[in-house]
Amino acid sequence: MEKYIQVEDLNIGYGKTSIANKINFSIPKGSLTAIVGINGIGKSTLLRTLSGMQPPLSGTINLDGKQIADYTSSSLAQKQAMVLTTPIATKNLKVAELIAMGRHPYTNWLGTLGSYDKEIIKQQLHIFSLEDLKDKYCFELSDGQMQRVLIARAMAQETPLVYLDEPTTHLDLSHKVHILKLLHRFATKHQRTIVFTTHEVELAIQLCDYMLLLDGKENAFAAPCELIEKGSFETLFPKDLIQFDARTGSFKITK
Ligand SMILES: Nc1ncnc2c1ncn2[C@@H]1O[C@H](COP(=O)(O)OP(=O)(O)OP(=O)(O)O)[C@@H](O)[C@H]1O
Repeated sequence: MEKYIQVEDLNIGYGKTSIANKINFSIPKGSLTAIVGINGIGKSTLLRTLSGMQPPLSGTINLDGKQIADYTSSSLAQKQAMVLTTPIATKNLKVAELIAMGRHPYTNWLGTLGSYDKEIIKQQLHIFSLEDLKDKYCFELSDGQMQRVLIARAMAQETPLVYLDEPTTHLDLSHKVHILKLLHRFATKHQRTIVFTTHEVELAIQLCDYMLLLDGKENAFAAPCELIEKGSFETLFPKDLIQFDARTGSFKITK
């Protein structure tokens, strides 16, 4: 297994305050990984730390054989794309224009799109079922449509690594499944390494290659079936409220 991202004894937080520590995992190239855990446990903080947006309190993050801190911001931009939950300031662009921004690392200073860039944009519009919306302004879109556009822009960037913070929050169940299946396809077919945070634990169990269960204690990391065998999901939520059924891989309300 080629280790693409290797995290050792990572401690994340703000200033002197540690949010989560003892985080250890290795992710191979071309895999889909979900980071799950209860509200406020540190999923977004971890994603921001992994991407180099904020420094770790201690520990190491190695990306493709090099410490993340040793990358320049421009070499990191060619290596990774990031989709955040924060609203973007560019909603007065049309859908196709926003997706075209994903090609900016490859265009000249005028942002002139070449035929390959245009082909990639067309492909993303098709893959994310956005063809009918391509000439709409982003401010005219629903939250779920906007979420798909932002993921399409990240994919248009064609970076080997993509981080997404809660990419399915605003989507209905069918679109959630559709997006996660697409992400899985990008990982397996195009060898993209994709890491995302989510509250969709049951969908992640079915669709991801690996999961990191941030729980403030063990922070278990493995393939979903391995985590089920180890009983790791049983302690993810308070047992008096929700219990995990290992047979079906789903959660049941405690009655
Ligand atoms: N900029 C910040 N400065 C200080 N503390 C912060 C900052 N951002 C987040 N925190 C704190 O860090 C902790 C983890 O927040 P984070 O957003 O990483 O959690 P999360 O697991 O992504 O939560 P959710 O599921 O609710 O999105 C929380 O206690 C939060 O209050």
